[in-house]
Amino acid sequence: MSIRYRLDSIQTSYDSRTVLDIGQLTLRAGRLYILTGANGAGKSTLLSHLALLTAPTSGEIVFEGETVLWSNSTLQRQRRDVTLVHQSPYLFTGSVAANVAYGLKLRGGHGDGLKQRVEEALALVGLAGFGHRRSRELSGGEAQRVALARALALETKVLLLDEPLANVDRNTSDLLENIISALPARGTTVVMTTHDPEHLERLKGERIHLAAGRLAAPQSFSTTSVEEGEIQPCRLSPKPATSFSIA
Ligand SMILES: Nc1ncnc2c1ncn2[C@@H]1O[C@H](COP(=O)(O)OP(=O)(O)OP(=O)(O)O)[C@@H](O)[C@H]1O
Repeated sequence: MSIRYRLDSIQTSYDSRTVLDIGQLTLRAGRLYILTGANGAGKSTLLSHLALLTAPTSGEIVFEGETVLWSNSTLQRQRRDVTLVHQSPYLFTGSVAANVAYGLKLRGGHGDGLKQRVEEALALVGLAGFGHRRSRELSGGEAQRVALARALALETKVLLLDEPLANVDRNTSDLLENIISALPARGTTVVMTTHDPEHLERLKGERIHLAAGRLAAPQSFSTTSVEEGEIQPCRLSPKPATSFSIA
């Protein structure tokens, strides 16, 4: 599998306090990575770097074989391959369908093809028929699913999910877990954060654990060994992948 990211000697500081300090980390295509760590461990900071939204204070990120230079001319192109879904995603005023269509339109989507892609993405997250609903009238869990549909519709090479399962009920969580688990088989690199040990057990993924900004061996899974460099797979129970297509 090809390499999506290489992080080399990444340090990030705020007011001279170092909050992220990663020697080397490689993330590959078609893998699901589960990012864990206590509050303040640096997970969101790392996601923001991987989304190419913020630059580390020092160090190098190579994305798809190309060093990230943090200059507008190349960043815009590189960012098109990455989608970040925040824990409290922002939905625009208007319909659910307009929200899901937003990024697709920016990328030139239009007409029946666009409409079909929006409907398929909504169906994927269990919200078929929700297209006409007003985004402001959605529950928190529904809004989260719409944000995920918006991201899935883009079919980017990388999907970064900040606590995607935090505000949803068990049925929805099962549904979203199935979707997330199936993405790597399509070549997508998924990095998701969670604080919930149950998600860790159910999802088939490789764990990245941060402690005070550094890669560390997770405390609750003694079988997992995380080294600088390549992340070692931890023993998580496999889950049958759901096949789906939004192409
Ligand atoms: N813009 C900022 N200015 C100053 N400090 C910041 C800023 N953003 C993050 N930090 C600090 O960096 C550290 C890492 O924060 P980060 O949000 O990455 O942690 P996290 O692991 O995502 O935490 P949580 O699980 O609570 O979301 C924290 O100590 C935080 O206070």
